[in-house]
Amino acid sequence: MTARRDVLVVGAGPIGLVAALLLADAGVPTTLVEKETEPGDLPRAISLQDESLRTLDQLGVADALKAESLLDTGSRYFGLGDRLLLEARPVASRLGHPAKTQFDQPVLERLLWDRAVAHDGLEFLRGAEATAITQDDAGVNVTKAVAGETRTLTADWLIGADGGRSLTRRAVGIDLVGTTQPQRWIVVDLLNEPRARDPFAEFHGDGERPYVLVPGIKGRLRIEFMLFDDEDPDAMTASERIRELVVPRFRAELAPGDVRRAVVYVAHQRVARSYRAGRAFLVGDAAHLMPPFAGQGLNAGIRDATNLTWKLIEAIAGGATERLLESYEVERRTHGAAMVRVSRRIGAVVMATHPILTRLRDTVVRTVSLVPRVRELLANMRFIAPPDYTAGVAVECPDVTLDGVTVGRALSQPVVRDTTGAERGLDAHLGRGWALLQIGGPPEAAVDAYWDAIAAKRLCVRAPGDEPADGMVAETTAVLTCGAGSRPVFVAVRPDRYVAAVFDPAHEHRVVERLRGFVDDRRRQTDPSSEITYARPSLDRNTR
Ligand SMILES: O=C(O)CCc1cccc(O)c1
Repeated sequence: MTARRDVLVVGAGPIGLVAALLLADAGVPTTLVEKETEPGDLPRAISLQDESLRTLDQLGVADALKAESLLDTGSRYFGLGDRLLLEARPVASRLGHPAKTQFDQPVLERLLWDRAVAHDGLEFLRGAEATAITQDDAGVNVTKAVAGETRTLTADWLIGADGGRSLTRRAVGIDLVGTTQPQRWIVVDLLNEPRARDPFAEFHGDGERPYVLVPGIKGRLRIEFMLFDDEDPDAMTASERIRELVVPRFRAELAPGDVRRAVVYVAHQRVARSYRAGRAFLVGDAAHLMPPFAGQGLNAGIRDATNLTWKLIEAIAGGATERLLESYEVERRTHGAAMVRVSRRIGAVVMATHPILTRLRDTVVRTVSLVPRVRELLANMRFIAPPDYTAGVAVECPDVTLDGVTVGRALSQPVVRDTTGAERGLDAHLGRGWALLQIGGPPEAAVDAYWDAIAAKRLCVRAPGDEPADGMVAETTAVLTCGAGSRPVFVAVRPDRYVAAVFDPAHEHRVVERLRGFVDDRRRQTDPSSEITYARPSLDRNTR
């Protein structure tokens, strides 16, 4: 007998693991198919943003990861003569986690993998290679091979988290559009770094051989060097050559065990023409490939998984309209493509070697930095813009505003005090699904039946100094409440912690009607009182 699961995830790299765990935690019968039998041990990605840590916190792995990471890092850009051109200091984040963290990918993969293995609600098929993928109106079929024996699994939905060479992407006929950089780089990951380094990624465009340094904790240090056209990759990764590159310029000694990996790569700057074909969705590197210079690749993938999974959970619960499913591409492809562009531009600035270009670059950066607004934008890395989902699942009410909250943007995560006096991040009070916050005004018996039907968690957020009663929390510093007046304002928060709407009672009907175009409460079949957004008896493991 063949059992049917709701979602099949192909690929248990970090993005596939995040997607599968988010689904399984919500009670969705999910199968994760991975050809390897152990988690990845290569330190590929190295930068994590606050928003990614927010998702990882929801999965219960953020604290353990933070203990192995260099938190709150900045970036320094150096020009000719190794003179500092620009310093982006660590910035304060609104999301309750450090804005930028240097982490170790194998540590993250191990944490997620172990959680996936232990998860009762997740069927994690290791050592199973997906070899064929088809779909029709009724569902998706993934053929997997284990030790030469093939079997076809069926599901309602498919998530292709199978990397840059994605079988899913090819099988469903989606192109990857863009180019590959002509420059090759060598990435050298070192251990046992003896020097304490400042918590900054350093970009050196010295007009000779551009290089990048990214420190970690526990003696980890990444150094990347650009290769010249006539340099042979094998010769450049030979241990003697690595030693010449590193010693004595970057450290006095290099023992064989100090080099964790040294490989040559070329960066792609490509985006899938579409993020969805029918019942199949692409996430992570299957959907976008970008140079590493903005530290965005893995973060874009975690955003994809966080964005897509709640929409699939709605689909499985029966409430998702076609527009909701389409909004995945509307929201994520736009931002993914923007991250590819900004990564390419930073790369072009760092990789310049022509004497005229490098001099011009340094002059332009110094000159524009004299303009306070530009300096502020550069120093806070605001050229790496966070997502804005106003073109997706968002309803704007121009007459209703709240200083600390913006529709289409991630909700801030202030520290709040609950009735017991405990102080925690707001996310701990929001649950897994939708939330309806009331900011300001007397507690209202809000409002439309819609919110209960979509199982929105209601919470009143009060100003610092207020005593929270049941169903309330009080901020420790005014963030969400800083513009609040005596009249109530409501904030509809999506399951991915993005703000869907800010409204007052007069606009509620309009907001509900518009949101119903994405999530139709009348078709939703979940238990609104349940913390689990979707729950159906899990599949009998023996029938698979
Ligand atoms: O965290 C950062 O800003 C640095 C990311 C980076 C840049 C260049 C190469 C690389 O491997 C990582």
